[in-house]
Amino acid sequence: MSQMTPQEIVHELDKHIIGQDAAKRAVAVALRNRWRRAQVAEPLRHEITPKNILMIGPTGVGKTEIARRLARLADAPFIKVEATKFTEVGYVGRDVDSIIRDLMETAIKDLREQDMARHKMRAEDAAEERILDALLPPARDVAYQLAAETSAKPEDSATRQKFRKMLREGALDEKEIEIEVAAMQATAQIFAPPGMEDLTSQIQGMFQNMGGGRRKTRKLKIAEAMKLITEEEAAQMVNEEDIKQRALASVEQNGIVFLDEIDKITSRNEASGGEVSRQGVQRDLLPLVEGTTVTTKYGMVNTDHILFIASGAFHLAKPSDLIPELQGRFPIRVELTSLAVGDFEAILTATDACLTRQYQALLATEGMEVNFTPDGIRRLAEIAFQVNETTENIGARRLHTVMERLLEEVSFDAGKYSGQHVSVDAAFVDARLKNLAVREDLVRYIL
Ligand SMILES: Nc1ncnc2c1ncn2[C@@H]1O[C@H](COP(=O)(O)OP(=O)(O)OP(=O)(O)O)[C@@H](O)[C@H]1O
Repeated sequence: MSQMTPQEIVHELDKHIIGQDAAKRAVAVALRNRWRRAQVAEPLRHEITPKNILMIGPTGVGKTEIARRLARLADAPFIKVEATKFTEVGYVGRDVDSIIRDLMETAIKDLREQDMARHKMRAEDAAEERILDALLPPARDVAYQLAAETSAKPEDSATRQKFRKMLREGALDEKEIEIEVAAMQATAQIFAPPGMEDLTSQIQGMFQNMGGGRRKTRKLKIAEAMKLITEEEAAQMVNEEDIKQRALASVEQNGIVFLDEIDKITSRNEASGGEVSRQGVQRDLLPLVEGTTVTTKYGMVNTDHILFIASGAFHLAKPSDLIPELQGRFPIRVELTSLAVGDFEAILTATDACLTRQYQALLATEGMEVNFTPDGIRRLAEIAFQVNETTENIGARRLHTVMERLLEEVSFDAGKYSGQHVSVDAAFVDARLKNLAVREDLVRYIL
């Protein structure tokens, strides 16, 4: 569990998200409260439930990003769900418990990846041996076979050592070998009747188990085989039962569910017709947020301490249009502001993985040096802002489309610019975007 103080958490979030201080503070406190709760003795600890957060703000201003970064900081299982998905016709009756099941899947996947990464070196060694066995079948490698008969761990024969060296140097990468690998598992897609998703996951699990253990000989390039077998070996080294237990604990104690578009399931904009009632969805969500037990294929998950962060623009509806029980479960309200030109400038240049740095790194791989001058950044930010104002305000997402358009030509002809220096200043930006930005008809399609 993260032991970071709220100040430290905000400091970390500042590296990725510009502004939105209130939201950062709220999530930082929520995270710290988990640690605080863990220090409280039972039985009081049991009574302390998370204070869920409602983020209010227009699209593309950092709501999801804050929640996602927080989860990453805390190494917490995270899932983003659109609340409206449960009102769609195709989802009639789809139970909201699937949120927790999906969260569990994410936790399992993350832990498995972490464990496999930990075993990577050992797995690579094992893969190397298997490939060497395929190249030099022990039966034919007389020296190896003799050694194997006399000692527990046979010494390498000279040939085997030579091949190992070549393998490590990549000299054999392109050579093809035939090697036995686990047969691909066909994943059966089963469509369950409403409310029966749990059964589906059990049936799917059964199919997967039935397919387990089957092997198949495949012809592969050594480089590919090495990758595949390393993964296979690493997968065998992880302890699935241990992962399951850790994932259950992690979801229950650290899980974060981000419920987007919560404003769209208020009854204020209730539509009639085939849709599932919005209030109905709120009622379905309530037990999850209040604390219930959900059956997953890995075991029962108690949702008492999962942190819920709901978000919405609340242009038409207000938080008070939510059913009272749900309002009470989201006591912390924070507003996120829309982004101004200055924010766009900072988003373009001041975060750890800001867009300008990304493009610089990408184009540097082609031997091109790109630099962005302050007046160039300013123009870009102004144009993005202006386009948001004249068409649809999609927040910082606009920077992606504008930036892509700006560098489209340079990106395409990168080979031509190799070894050159490209300076993106105001004139460069104007030359490529100015005319576009004033033509409203074009803007809608291009920027
Ligand atoms: N304040 C910000 N600082 C840095 N980057 C931002 C900021 N706001 C948005 N972005 C970037 O814009 C993109 C969209 O942001 P995000 O997903 O957080 O939107 P959102 O507010 O959750 O909107 P929606 O409710 O539509 O999902 C992300 O790539 C994010 O990195």
